[in-house]
Amino acid sequence: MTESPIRVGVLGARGRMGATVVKAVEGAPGLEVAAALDAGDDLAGLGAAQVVVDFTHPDAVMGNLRHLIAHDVHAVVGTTGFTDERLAELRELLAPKPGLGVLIAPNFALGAVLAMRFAAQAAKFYASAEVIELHHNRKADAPSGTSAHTARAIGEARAAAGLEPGPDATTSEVDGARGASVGGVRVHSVRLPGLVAHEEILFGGEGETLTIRHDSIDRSSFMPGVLLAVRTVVSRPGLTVGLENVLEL
Ligand SMILES: NC(=O)C1=CN([C@@H]2O[C@H](COP(=O)(O)OP(=O)(O)OC[C@H]3O[C@@H](n4cnc5c(N)ncnc54)[C@H](OP(=O)(O)O)[C@@H]3O)[C@@H](O)[C@H]2O)C=CC1
Ligand SMILES: O=C(O)C1=N[C@H](C(=O)O)C[C@H](O)C1
Repeated sequence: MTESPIRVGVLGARGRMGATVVKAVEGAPGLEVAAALDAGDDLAGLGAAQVVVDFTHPDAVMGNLRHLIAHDVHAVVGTTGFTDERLAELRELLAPKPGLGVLIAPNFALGAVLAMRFAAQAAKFYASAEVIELHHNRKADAPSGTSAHTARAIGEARAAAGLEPGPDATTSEVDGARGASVGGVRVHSVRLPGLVAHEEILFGGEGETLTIRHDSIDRSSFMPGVLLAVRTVVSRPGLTVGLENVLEL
C-alpha cells in the first residue's frame, strides 16, 4: 500500500520564498500543495493542510503560529524575528499538544547551517569575532536572522570559554559605524540590489585572521532544507530551533 502524500500549506505564497516553496513542494515526491495563501487571505483556506510552511513577515508570523497550533497543524518556519519571548510563548502553546511540531530555522541552506556550526567551533580560539551579513535591498529586517543566530552562538561559546570582549581601541564613533551588538558580537548589515543572502564570519587573533563565508546565490539553496523540515516535523513534536538539530551536526 502506498502512503498518502503529506498535505502542505504555504503562507506568503506570492513572496520570493513562498513562491519558490510552492514549486519545490509541487515537485517533491510524497508531498502535495494543499493551500497557497498570502497577505489578506483567510487562514481557514488552509483547509486540511497537515504542515504549513511560513515565509511571511516578522510582524505576521506569531499570529499565524497561534492559529496553526490552536488548529493542530505542524509548522515549518523560515520567517525571521524570533525573540526569546516569542520562543517562550510558542513552548507554552505547544505544551498541551504533545504530538505537534514547530520547526523554526533562521536559515535552511546547508552551507549556512555548516558555517554557523564552524563559527561556534572556532569562537573560543580567537580574541575577536565580527559578523557581516549582506542581503538584497528588499529585506525588511536587519540584522538578518542568520547573523543574529550566528552572533549569539559565538557569544555563548566565548562566554563558556571565559573570554573577555575583544580588544577595541575605538573612542570616537559615528553612530552605527561599529555595527549592532548581538550577544556581545558586532554584526554589520549590507543591503544591495543584486545580492541574495550572504554571511561572513571574521575571527582575529595573534598574527592571523580566519574568515568563514557562505553565499546563497539563488533561493533554490533553501529548498532541500525546507523539504527536509516538512518531512521531519510531522514526527518531531515540540519546538525545534535551527536546522542543525535535524541534520544532527
Ligand atoms: N529561513 C530561511 O532560510 C530564509 C528566511 N527568509 C525570511 O522569510 C521571510 C520572507 O522573506 P521573502 O520571501 O524574501 O519576503 P517577501 O516579502 O518576498 O514575501 C513575504 C510574503 O508574505 C506575505 N505576507 C505578509 N503577511 C502575511 C500574512 N499575515 N499571511 C500570509 N502572507 C503574508 C507578503 O505579502 P505583502 O507583500 O502583500 O505584505 C509577501 O507576499 C523574511 O522574514 C526572510 O528573512 C528568507 C529566505 C530564507
Ligand atoms: O530575507 C532573506 O532573504 C533571508 N532571510 C533570512 C535571514 O534573515 O537570515 C535567511 C537568509 O539570510 C535570507
